[in-house]
Amino acid sequence: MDKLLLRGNGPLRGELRISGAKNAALPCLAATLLAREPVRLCNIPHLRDITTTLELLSTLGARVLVDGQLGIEVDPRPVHSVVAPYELVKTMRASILVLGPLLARHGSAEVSLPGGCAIGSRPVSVHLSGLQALGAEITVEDGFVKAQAARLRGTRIVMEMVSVTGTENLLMAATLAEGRTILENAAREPEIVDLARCLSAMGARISGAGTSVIEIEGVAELHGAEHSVVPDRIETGTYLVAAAMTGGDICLKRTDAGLLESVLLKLKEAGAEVTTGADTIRIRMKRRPRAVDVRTAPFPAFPTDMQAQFMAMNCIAEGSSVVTETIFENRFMHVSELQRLGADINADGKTAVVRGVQRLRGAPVMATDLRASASLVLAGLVAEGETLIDRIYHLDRGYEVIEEKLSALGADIRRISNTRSVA
Ligand SMILES: CC(=O)N[C@H]1[C@@H](OP(=O)(O)OP(=O)(O)OC[C@H]2O[C@@H](n3ccc(=O)[nH]c3=O)[C@H](O)[C@@H]2O)O[C@H](CO)[C@@H](O)[C@@H]1O
Ligand SMILES: C=C(OP(=O)(O)O)C(=O)O
Repeated sequence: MDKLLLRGNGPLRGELRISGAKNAALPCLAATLLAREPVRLCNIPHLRDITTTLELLSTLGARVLVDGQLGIEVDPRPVHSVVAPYELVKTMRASILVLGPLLARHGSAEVSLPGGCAIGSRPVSVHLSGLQALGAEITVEDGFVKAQAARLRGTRIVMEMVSVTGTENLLMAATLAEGRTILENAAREPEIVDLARCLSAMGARISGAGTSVIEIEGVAELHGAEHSVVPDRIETGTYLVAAAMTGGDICLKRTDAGLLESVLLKLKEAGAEVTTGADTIRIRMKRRPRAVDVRTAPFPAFPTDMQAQFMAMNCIAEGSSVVTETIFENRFMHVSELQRLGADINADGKTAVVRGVQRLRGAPVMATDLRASASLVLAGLVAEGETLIDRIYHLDRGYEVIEEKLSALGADIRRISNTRSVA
């Protein structure tokens, strides 16, 4: 199992290209199952979750062609199976996203209940009740969601809670339903807008994506298309925090400041100078970060996927802060690991009080989920001495070549590969 070894060594400096968004690429890949022709996706990041999704699409029968560095063409015409098996689905939450497309396009689907980051119970009731409202018969048996419908029928659905992948699944399913579907209380994340753009390029008729009411006029079929996925706002935010924590000066390219306004506001509150261009963000930090309170909530509020990174920054900030996690009930697993590095954090329920310390000290720590892992990398960048992070397979789910990108900015970080599995 690979590990990361870091030594805190001062400010990050330089330029970096941001990858395409994992959480946009995954639904777009699932959406290819809806088409009658090949769909080409560009700006796809090299990540373990993407590889898993491509394996899943191949298992269903789709022909997957990886062209060049960042392009992937999926030909859904040879799809012959509607079963998404446990072995593939267990590692990745987003695999539930094939449910809506398979059902809408093939009339049935069997998808193992998904895994993913262990940050809470993460039910899929919003997905299932929405598909039922569209006319599907759904049962959950032997760990599989089994769904059937000759043709879905458009209807008005008020989602019981704001769910990102729930909105995406219903949006995809509704594109091929008969008549109009109105999704109310929809999630407004940029990745949903991106998915709607991809589906529209395939011939879907969608309005309102990015607002809480999305209208979809069902069509008989979707055709081939080409779509480039949005930049990864969470990767962007993670590198911005890295620069802020190390007192650095970096410029991120091929990103979009409009996707992470709440994060940029918090960085400015912490004392960073942030300058944005058409597809660039430059951050300069000339002081010790000021502690900032953070409260996670659905977009456009502060993202839960940036909570752990800001907690890491608050650990070395001037003053105290309160970090409140309102989305997931178990997303403070980084607290005990940050404490091993000398952080002063008191977590109780959904709130953590962080008192900034002058310095962290390196220690062996364990990654527990994707963004928790990122927070440990950030802490390792400023800790005195060596930080050794174990179980970084979580990190590989969501960050493309993180050690190469940070090294290019001057960080002392290297991957220690161990071919012997310690399971
Ligand atoms: C692949 C992907 O895009 N993952 C993102 C997506 O996850 P995901 O789509 O799984 O997250 P949701 O938006 O569905 O979850 C939000 C909250 O609603 C709850 N809930 C959700 C569905 C449901 O049927 N019942 C229910 O109770 C969840 O347990 C959670 O407490 O959005 C999260 C919230 O921004 C992000 O952290 C994840 O990175
Ligand atoms: C929680 C995340 O991923 P997933 O929903 O795929 O588990 C994430 O991207 O931070």
